[in-house]
Amino acid sequence: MALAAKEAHEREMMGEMPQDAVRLPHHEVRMSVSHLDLFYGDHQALKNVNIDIREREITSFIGPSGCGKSTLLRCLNRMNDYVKDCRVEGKITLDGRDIYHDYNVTRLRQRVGMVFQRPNPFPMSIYDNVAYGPRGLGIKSRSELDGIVEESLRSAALWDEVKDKLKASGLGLSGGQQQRLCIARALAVKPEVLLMDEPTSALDPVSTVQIEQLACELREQYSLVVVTHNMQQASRISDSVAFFLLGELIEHAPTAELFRAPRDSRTADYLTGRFG
Ligand SMILES: Nc1ncnc2c1ncn2[C@@H]1O[C@H](COP(=O)(O)OP(=O)(O)OP(=O)(O)O)[C@@H](O)[C@H]1O
Repeated sequence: MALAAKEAHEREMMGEMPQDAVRLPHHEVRMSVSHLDLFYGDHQALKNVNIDIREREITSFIGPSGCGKSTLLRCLNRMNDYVKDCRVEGKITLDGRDIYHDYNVTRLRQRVGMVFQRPNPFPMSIYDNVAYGPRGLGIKSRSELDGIVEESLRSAALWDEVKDKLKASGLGLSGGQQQRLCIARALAVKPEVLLMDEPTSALDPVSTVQIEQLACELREQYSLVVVTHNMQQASRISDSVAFFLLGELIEHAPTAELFRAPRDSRTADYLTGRFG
């Protein structure tokens, strides 16, 4: 983030400035979802969803439990391919190309990474966790891997805490550090989009703030899509927020607009705690 924007964002995070005062102009569309229907067997979990994900922005998905947020997130890198009896209709594009027809799934997941709710480091060293993806892509040179590991851990704001113990197990880190290790692991294959499914719900408040700050820094380079149940978090970190209900996208708007003046009464009801 440019310095002025970063300072403005920090002031906004501290409540000194309304969010719309620091919003940057809309960026290019990176992923586009059109007329998406998703069925688990007979149950329709997503209904005619249309949404654009823009580069270098954080898009948050909010809504009551079971409304389809994680299902849509998982569609964006075809995680639902593994789910038995799951059927997807409609179209999702990444840079204009159909993710189901124009990409093989490995290439897609290299470009669209995922961070899960519970930190899930592999049972191996910190170094090997981060080097895992690049090695899978065929990178063998030790010096190249060293560079990628350091750069990824720096980007995930973890390098200073682990640089002297890269051979130690990733499982020996704290929960917040493990989540940042998982972010470093995702960044190591140089994705363009990072999907985060409730990335702080298993973390303490200090680690939560660290991950939120990290997300805001990563926005400089990546498109982030974050599923969250935490309304304050959505308002603190997002450029735009999408509200879902019973599988439908009810409203997608710039963050300040959605929280201050939602267009749909169902969004307003949810935000004021009238249901969900
Ligand atoms: N693997 C699955 N098989 C069958 N049904 C599923 C599966 N995953 C999700 N569902 C159903 O699809 C609907 C949407 O679920 P999803 O997990 O996407 O909602 P969500 O909004 O992310 O919920 P939460 O906030 O509780 O995580 C729910 O009715 C859920 O029961």
